[in-house]
Amino acid sequence: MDPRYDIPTRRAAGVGGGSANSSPALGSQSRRRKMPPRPADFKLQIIIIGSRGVGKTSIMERFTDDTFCEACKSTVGVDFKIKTVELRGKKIRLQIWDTAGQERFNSITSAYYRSAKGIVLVYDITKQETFDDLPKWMKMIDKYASEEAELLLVGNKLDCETDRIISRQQGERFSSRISGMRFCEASAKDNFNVDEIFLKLVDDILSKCINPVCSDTTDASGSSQQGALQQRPVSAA
Ligand SMILES: Nc1nc2c(ncn2[C@@H]2O[C@H](COP(=O)(O)OP(=O)(O)OP(=O)(O)O)[C@@H](O)[C@H]2O)c(=O)[nH]1
Repeated sequence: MDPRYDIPTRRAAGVGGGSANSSPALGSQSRRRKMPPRPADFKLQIIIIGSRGVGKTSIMERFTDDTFCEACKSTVGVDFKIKTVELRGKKIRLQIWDTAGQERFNSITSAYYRSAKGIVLVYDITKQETFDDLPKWMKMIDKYASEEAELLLVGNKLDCETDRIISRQQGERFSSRISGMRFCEASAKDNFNVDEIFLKLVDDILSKCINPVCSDTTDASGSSQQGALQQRPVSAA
């Protein structure tokens, strides 16, 4: 994997039996103030869309919590999780919106498209109808999302290779017809390509946004933001 996509893992505290700070012999160290965590340099929103049951929640939860649920409940409306990653020496706070695949929630979920800087469109490689639905999802993107949003098409459930209906070439062909859309196959179950989905998308967003000025956007709750991708002064508390 490209080392730029490394996600820092939390170091185990006090490894080796008892931390130095707790030793009475190191009293001055025990009084040393802990540095507050460095604030995020950027905040950005990513939305996951696609038909019912393709694995949107599973992809999000694999990425944010490294968990997988064999029998998840269908998402009602929208859900979200936060994860902070480091890329290109920047700390980026990702807000990931997981949307319901059922059409009856479209009026709710469409409100979240506008503020997304990245859109992950998912289908299930074992279910033809989820691939056939892609043009319908593209219409939603065209109607509600920002034109600047980075797009990534994901064929999920790669672990079910024996039940595959949609070939990799079909996925590639679909994405190649849409300007700027990237493509990959993944498995939330096997944790294959899941980090890469988000890190590649964030890397593309950063390339686009660090140089040119990002336009101001308003988030789904209606509050105004100074660009969905905000750069905060590194020294800010
Ligand atoms: N084998 C396999 N099953 C998966 C994978 N990802 C998700 N699933 C299963 O597919 C089912 C649906 O997953 P969800 O993550 O709830 O799908 P969703 O797209 O969020 O569904 P909605 O909320 O209804 O739109 C669950 O039973 C998951 O365990 C995967 O990579 N491989």
